[in-house]
Amino acid sequence: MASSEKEGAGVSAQNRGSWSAFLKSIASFSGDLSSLTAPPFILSSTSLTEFSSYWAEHPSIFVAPALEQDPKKRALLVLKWFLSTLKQQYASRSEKFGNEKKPLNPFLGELFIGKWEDEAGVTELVSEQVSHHPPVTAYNISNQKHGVSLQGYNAQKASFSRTIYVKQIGHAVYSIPAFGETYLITLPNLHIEGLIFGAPFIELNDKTYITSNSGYTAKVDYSGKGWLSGKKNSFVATLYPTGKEKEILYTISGQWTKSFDITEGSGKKTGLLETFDADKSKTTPLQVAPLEMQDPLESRRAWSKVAAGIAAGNMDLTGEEKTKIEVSQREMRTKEKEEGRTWERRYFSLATQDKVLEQLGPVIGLLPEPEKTGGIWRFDEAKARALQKA
Ligand SMILES: CC(C)CCC[C@@H](C)[C@H]1CC[C@H]2[C@@H]3CC=C4C[C@@H](O)CC[C@]4(C)[C@H]3CC[C@]12C
Repeated sequence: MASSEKEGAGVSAQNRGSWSAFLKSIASFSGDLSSLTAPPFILSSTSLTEFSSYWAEHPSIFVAPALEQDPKKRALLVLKWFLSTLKQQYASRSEKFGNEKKPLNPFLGELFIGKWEDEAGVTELVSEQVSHHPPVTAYNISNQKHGVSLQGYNAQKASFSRTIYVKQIGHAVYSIPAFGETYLITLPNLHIEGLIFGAPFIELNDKTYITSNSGYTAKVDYSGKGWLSGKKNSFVATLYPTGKEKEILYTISGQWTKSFDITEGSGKKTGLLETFDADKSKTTPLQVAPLEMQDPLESRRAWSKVAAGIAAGNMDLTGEEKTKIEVSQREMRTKEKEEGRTWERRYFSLATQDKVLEQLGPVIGLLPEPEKTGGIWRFDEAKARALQKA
């Protein structure tokens, strides 16, 4: 952490003024999160394109469904994997709470590429910023050995009342072609807690769903300071045959930051199958090429000077380097317009129709909102193959 702040210690005396000015500005803010101007000490040097990697930091849990023969248990393993990613996605940047920062707003075409190598084999990640207005990140994660892949895209819509509320727009699709299975996954809405203390962290809201063409649906109900347990980051998830919400096959409940119990049936603790400890489950580090080997569009390389500015607490340098990126992006857009073309996405293409969304979307009330994400983005195998040959 390149911050002079102690984790969770709140705002230091020298930053108190800028923080309260920031809080006041939130109260009257409307619009896009990327245009929110936050004080320097709350800026992160990590770009949102990197966040796609949170989906597979436990590669063995990610591929586990492919090794299960029973479709019902496969659906349970997909749910378990999804729940196991929450801690990485929403709390890993503020381990002791109160250390969430404002990520870098990716430029169009920005890439984040990496792989995990462990007992699950090789799991590969490509993440690409496919839209800048509105900001949309798309990703594909695949493990060839086990024949599992995940793809998706997401955007955020913010609203402000007392604190920052974030609605996630987009979805993810998990597939196991060997079983002909596709799982459609929705993304949780969230809000920021601890802002007035200068110690921001995320709490999840509402519900999300995972539904599959094998006939199972999971519902996850998030409740901060849980109404059952009184603890933060609580949830209750149930898995049932699609359309039969009352016929609960499995229940998972607990805290996504700590541990949760996987039980049979409606979860009266009788049929405890497993307790998953999110605190103790080890993650596999993502491998990313060294900066000098990276493509100029790769996130860490492209933002390296900005990151150095932030690390040094040098806001003039940070600003100058950010402006350089913005100016060159603007010039590219102007040139494209003049030449009557658009920026060619490297790994993703727009889909006009999408079978998965058409089939599974209605089951869980997921509407494609192409106007909010610049269209429906899908991983383009042909593009990826051509790149591999080149
Ligand atoms: C911390 C305060 C002061 C500034 C607000 C920063 C906002 C822009 C940050 C804080 C937490 C961030 C979210 C944290 C985790 C995820 C999950 C990931 O899969 C998609 C992006 C998403 C949804 C982030 C979007 C941007 C976000 C909402």
